[in-house]
Amino acid sequence: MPPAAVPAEEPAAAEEEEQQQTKGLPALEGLVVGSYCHDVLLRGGRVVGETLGGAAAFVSNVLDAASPPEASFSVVSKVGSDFAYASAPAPERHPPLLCPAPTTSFHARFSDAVASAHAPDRQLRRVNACDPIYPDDLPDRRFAYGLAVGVAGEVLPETLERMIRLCRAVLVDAQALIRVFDAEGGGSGAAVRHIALEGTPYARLLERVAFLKASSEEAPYIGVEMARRRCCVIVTEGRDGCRLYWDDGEARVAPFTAVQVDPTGAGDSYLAGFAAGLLWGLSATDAALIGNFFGAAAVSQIGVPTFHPKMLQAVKQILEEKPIQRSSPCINGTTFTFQRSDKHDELHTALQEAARLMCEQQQNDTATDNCD
Ligand SMILES: Nc1ncnc2c1ncn2[C@@H]1O[C@H](COP(=O)(O)OP(=O)(O)OP(=O)(O)O)[C@@H](O)[C@H]1O
Ligand SMILES: O[C@H]1[C@H](O)[C@@H](O)[C@H](O)[C@@H](O)[C@H]1O
Repeated sequence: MPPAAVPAEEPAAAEEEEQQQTKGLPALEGLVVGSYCHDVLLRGGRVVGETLGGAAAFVSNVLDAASPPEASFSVVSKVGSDFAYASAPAPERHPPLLCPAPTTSFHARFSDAVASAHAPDRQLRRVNACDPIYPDDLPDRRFAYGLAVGVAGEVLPETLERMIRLCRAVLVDAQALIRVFDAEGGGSGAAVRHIALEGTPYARLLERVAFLKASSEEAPYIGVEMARRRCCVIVTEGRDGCRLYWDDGEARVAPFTAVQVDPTGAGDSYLAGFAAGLLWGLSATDAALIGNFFGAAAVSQIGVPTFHPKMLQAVKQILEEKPIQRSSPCINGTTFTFQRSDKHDELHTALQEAARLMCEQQQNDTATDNCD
């Protein structure tokens, strides 16, 4: 596998020049590209929730909560004048660009059947689509890492290519690349389908991507065996945790217990938790534990989750502890360590305790709601 995020097709001189330019960077600044959206949740034809959504919202929420203190990030996102959540914490801290088109919105129809970890638990329809994010919308400076996290095709191939040029390591959510939207049908929006990654203009960029994350539903469309030869592939498996595949190895990473109330945003929160783990200096397999932790946190609440300060304090304390980790140069260098560390199980056990605090918070919140 080529060193992550080194543009394989760039001439050496240009690469050197880019590395020179990155020297003056704030050490760990990230670039998040993908839009905020409106989510409407329906069950049995009834609206059961209307919330802020979009990967930008879920990702910012986790990066703000779990990144090391020296890390920062910018968000490039687009919404219309109808955007209903401008004063929610994520958009307020990381404001979107305003467009003439309406805010992207999705209707998610949940079935009452018990979903397996690998089968779709909801049918998504895109009701409105905001403008794509163009290469010129990105800031003209270098970043330590980038997250390409589109929900409705807004991360164009040329935008991803520019991200790769600007960022030392790019992490991509497959949903940004393989979603297509069938013709609008009578006001109910366009059905979301997947297409094979290999047939898209994104495929040629894979070698210059560090990590590609797909859900188990999306995995067949990216072709894990093909993709792992080009970059590290992560397949998330809902309540079963996740698997990592790199060119000559793979690992399964155990999940955390959660009481699922809304699966929306689990994948986004996972990817941001994973990135935060890398920022703390963990190997990819250890960082996947942080991904699983925040994926579990996301499903425990409707919409963008609020993290209990006690739970966050516990997670930060765990990540600050010296004996775990820090063998890899991670996002600050040009290569990644993939293997689990000898502290992996210890890290899982410690996080399990923090996950327990999360469940307790959920139970308390339910009790309070019931008293209202
Ligand atoms: N019910 C659950 N219990 C515990 N952890 C979960 C659960 N569901 C999801 N997770 C965590 O979140 C991660 C991402 O979930 P999932 O594989 O469902 O992603 P996804 O389908 O992309 O999610 P979405 O499209 O809803 O954002 C999983 O790898 C797991 O770590
Ligand atoms: O797959 C989902 C879906 O598109 C939701 O509408 C959105 O809120 C999430 O960010 C995304 O991950």
